Amino acid sequence: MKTLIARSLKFESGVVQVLDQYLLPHQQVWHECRDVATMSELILTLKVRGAPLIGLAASLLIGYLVEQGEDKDAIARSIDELEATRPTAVNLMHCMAKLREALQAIDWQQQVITTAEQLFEEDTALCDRMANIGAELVNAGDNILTHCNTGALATAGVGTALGVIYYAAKQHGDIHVWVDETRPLLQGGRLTAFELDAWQIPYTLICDNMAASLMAAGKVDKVFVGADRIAANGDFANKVGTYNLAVLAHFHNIPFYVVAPITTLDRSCPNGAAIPIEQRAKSEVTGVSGSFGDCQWAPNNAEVYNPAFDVTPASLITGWVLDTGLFTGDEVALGVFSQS
Ligand SMILES: CSC[C@H]1O[C@H](OP(=O)(O)O)[C@H](O)[C@@H]1O
Repeated sequence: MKTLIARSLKFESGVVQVLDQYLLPHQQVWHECRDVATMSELILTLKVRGAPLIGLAASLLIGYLVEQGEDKDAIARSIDELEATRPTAVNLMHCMAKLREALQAIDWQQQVITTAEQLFEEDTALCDRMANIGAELVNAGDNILTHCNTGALATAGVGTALGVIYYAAKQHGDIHVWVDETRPLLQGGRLTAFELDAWQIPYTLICDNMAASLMAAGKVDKVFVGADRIAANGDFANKVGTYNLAVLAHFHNIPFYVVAPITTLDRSCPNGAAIPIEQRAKSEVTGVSGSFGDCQWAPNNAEVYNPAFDVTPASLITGWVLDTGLFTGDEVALGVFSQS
């Protein structure tokens, strides 16, 4: 496979390497990955995370295993195992489906490797197109609220929603960003803050429960978020807390945009109720562990509800920014996402 370099994922020196996003922002540690078990652990523990990036990391590993001489049946099993790691982000399923198609070719080894490379390079272009389309929606001086992390760390390019913010800031210069810390794993407070620092874009970090009062005070002009899966009717799943923001934005008449590549659209999923929502460990809510400390604040016997995502209905969305264009509620209601 060719050398492929992105902010948190690369194929270099003949091996897949991932930046450990669980240790950011205070430690930048790269891990080499040579097998399915290691990649599965990296994805399950969100060392590798972000809907597009999960699919790309898994794809590069499959390409690596083909180069290492694994046989066709072993590759098929590896694809199945990686696809089963996290159920909500459909980009992973999209990438694995493309690799399964390549596996049917006579020259399947070369086709799988080429497909893995193309998926990676395609994502860079998808991000660029989303960022350009979305930046047109931003005005000079806007205060934009965003949730979780949707930047270069989560893609092979500049990101989805955060890519829009990056391009808008380059165009207008005076954009300010309200960054939801995004409980429980703090992707906003750790990763989006890290990326905005690197891009020198002014931001203010807030707890998730502060968005409502900011909107009531007229301090939020627009909301841009990413997506893990968009259903055919325009409902979408994204990091838990996104639905909160959509309801609040609707109440306060604030434009609410979802930004995602076409690889996040699942035409086979009729609506948000059909999107599988990943349930995660109790320990993520009862305390913290790892690079940002080790402490448990909740009682040992606390019952915990920890869905990694929630679903926002299409009725609350102002516009869908895909790499293929900006789509309105009327277009989505007419089934634009159902057509191939
Ligand atoms: C462009 S990343 C899309 C999406 O993925 C994130 O989830 P996670 O951090 O659990 O991988 C978050 O929902 C982002 O909006």
